[in-house]
Amino acid sequence: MTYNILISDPLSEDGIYPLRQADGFNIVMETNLTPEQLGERIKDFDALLVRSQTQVTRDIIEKAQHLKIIGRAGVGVDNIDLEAATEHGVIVVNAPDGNTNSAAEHTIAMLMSMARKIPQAFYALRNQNWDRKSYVGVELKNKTLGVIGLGRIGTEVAARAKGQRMNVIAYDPFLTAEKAAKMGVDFGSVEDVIKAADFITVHTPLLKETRHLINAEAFKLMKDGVQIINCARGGIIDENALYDAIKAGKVAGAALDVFEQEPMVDFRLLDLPEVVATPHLGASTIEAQESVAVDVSNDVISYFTTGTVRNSVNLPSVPKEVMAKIEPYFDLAERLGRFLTDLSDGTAEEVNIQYSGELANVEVGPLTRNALKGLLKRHLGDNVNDVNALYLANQKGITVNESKSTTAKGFTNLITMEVKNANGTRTAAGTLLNGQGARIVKVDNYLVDIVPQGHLVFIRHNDRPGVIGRVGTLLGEEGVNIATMQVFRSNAGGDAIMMLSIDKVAEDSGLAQLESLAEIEHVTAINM
Ligand SMILES: NC(=O)C1=CN([C@@H]2O[C@H](COP(=O)(O)OP(=O)(O)OC[C@H]3O[C@@H](n4cnc5c(N)ncnc54)[C@H](O)[C@@H]3O)[C@@H](O)[C@H]2O)C=CC1
Ligand SMILES: O=C(O)CCC(=O)C(=O)O
Repeated sequence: MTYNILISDPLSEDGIYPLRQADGFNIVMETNLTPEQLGERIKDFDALLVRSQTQVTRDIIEKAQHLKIIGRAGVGVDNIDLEAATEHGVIVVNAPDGNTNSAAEHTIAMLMSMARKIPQAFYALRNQNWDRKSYVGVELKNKTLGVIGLGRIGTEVAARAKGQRMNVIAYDPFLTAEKAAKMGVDFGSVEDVIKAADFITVHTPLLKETRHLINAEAFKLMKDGVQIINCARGGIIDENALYDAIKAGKVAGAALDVFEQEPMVDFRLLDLPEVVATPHLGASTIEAQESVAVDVSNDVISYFTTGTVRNSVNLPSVPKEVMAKIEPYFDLAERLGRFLTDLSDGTAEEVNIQYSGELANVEVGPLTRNALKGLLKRHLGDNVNDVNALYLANQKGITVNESKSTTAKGFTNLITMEVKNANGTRTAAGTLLNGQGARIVKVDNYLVDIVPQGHLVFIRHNDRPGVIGRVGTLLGEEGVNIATMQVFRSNAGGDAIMMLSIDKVAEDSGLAQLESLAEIEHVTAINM
């Protein structure tokens, strides 16, 4: 099997080396595609690798017929429609760590360039203008840097600013007094930060809550002569409000690497002598580009070879050691889902999954998604996968509940899945038997021992002499060979179930004939 990978933004050749070396990948690099061209090209590809330039819109995702994974060689995924990707079962991965250092260094470079007016002075000098009066700067030492967003990059910037003997005050929703003390920074609300700072730098993602976080109102609260940096995302600072604040003399400097529209179309801000700018170069170093491209390449390889990834943006990430514990159960969970789809007659309305034993102590979200994938696959085919299984279940109005119990009724681990619909509730529980693979050990109230594979026939009947023989004869007449047969009963002469595994898919006519037998209440074919 060969997977087709489209790289639509310039990615480091050294970074994609792992992908070029791996077997089974056909790599095509085509940059500067228009949206229309990308919409056409994407139809042939299993994976798309981008930086920040390619806009992976809903339209592009809907046109992609084979797309399984989008790799963003960088942090911000605001150029990818995550909702559309999730709906279409496309996993999105990014490279969150690879460019942290470069982005932090660029921020410090911008801070210093702005404070000392280096680009402006260079520009004058280049025009053969030896001007030493217009470019008097300010020192950083003993000034306060306000950091909004103390994640990976914000934290690195804060540490470097302390190296410049600056005081740092920060706001981040996850910042605690303990963490702040450990880093040697003060902390407060956004308002506290912007009121106290001589320099302000933002390092948040662009979200609904952070869009125009720095707006006209915020500028009013700032110190006169404040200087401001944005090396995160255009739009966190309201560019019109920034323009007005500079013109009014409130803001003495702005250093911008990112813009509300990229590539930039409105150059008004750059006419102001207080502004220094770069065209989104925060991550543009040889090291960062290699590192982010290696990270996404490895995730793409891992996805197509093992089905797992490290840095998914639209799936909760699961630590490696947890993944090692739950991965062996993926197949069992999916088989339970498949088993119950056939067993339960009607559309599922509620699914309850209980994880017992050792599984009670780990993150089980991926198992639930596999179980739902199994449940939905019969009707949705390959349109369902572990990325969109929960989304599709919710979209179809199925309530999904997870629960855990540390006791597993004699098993090391047990997954019990219950599917409720208008016709009632069906239950199946499964485990992994040491060295013997998956087993279904309970169906409704019956303790069973079923290998969930191949073609099964589930028969609900009355415990009467001769039933087993009649079932065997009838199926034999239909040319159906019974591989295994197990019978379980609640009590002698009472309700009973029979589970057959047969060598081929049972014809409907054969099953209908079984149902015509007086002792048989119901027959269900289950194809695993
Ligand atoms: N200019 C460039 O080339 C680059 C830009 N970036 C951008 O830098 C930004 C930060 O990246 P990382 O530090 O890696 O991300 P991160 O996820 O480690 O940190 C973001 C932080 O922002 C915080 N945050 C979220 N909402 C907030 C709010 N309303 N107020 C204050 N803090 C808030 C989060 O709690 C988190 O700690 C991202 O937007 C990323 O896309 C990243 C790399 C290069
Ligand atoms: O790909 C790039 O150069 C942009 C990096 C960036 O903005 C990010 O990683 O969020």
